[in-house]
Amino acid sequence: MPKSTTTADKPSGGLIVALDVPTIRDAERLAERLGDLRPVFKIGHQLAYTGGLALAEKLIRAGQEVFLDLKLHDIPRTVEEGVRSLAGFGATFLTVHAYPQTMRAAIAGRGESGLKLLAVTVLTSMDEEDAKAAGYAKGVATLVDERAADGDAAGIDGLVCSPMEVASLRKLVGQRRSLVVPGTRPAGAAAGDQKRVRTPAEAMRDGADYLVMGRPITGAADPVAAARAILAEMQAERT
Ligand SMILES: O=C(O)c1cc(=O)[nH]c(=O)n1[C@@H]1O[C@H](COP(=O)(O)O)[C@@H](O)[C@H]1O
Repeated sequence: MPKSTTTADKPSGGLIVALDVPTIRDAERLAERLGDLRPVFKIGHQLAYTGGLALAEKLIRAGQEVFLDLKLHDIPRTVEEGVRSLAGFGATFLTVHAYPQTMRAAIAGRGESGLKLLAVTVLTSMDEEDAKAAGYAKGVATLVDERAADGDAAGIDGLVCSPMEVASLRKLVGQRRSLVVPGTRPAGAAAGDQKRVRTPAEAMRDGADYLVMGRPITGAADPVAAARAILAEMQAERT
């Protein structure tokens, strides 16, 4: 039987820093500066194809937690074998898209390893119009709810959603699944291409476990101070 998260082994939550920067050297510098704050470091498409997996191994060897954000979606065999190839890598998290077939294949591929699988419901860069343009007649909120229910039924460890949907997904999955939330912005920060945006405090208040933050930290004049401010905002809602 493939391993499935129980409430007892649900990760504790915290800040995930997206290392979306142009070079490995830039990412290493950021990780060195932010390492003492013990965030999870997320390596996505920008770095993964230019040496990011080697950096991920290095960070893991140094005792840091790593999230491989590869957002897998393919035919089941390809997903299953892809996840199997990564199962022993030592990363904490890996993303797949929240399609039932894809999630089931990823869970089979992860086997008995401790790799936690996160399913991306609807990208935080999409609003109602974008969803319609992509062929989804249902509203975004319905689509997120349905994909989350599919993920829960499949036994996925966590769901990636926007801060707008945290409250409704927390009701849906209770404490069984981690809720991992990109698309938050501190008051006054630029949204960039994020469309379903709220503040870190609002997401935490609604029940987020992890916040994923890139540009407001990586693009700040002082990334350590920016990360500390986000952590303080998160902490204030937890106590
Ligand atoms: O899977 C993700 O992490 C993800 C899902 C999603 O729906 N939206 C989203 O922004 N992300 C990631 O979260 C990070 C957000 O970065 P910033 O917008 O710079 O804070 C990026 O690395 C995205 O790839």
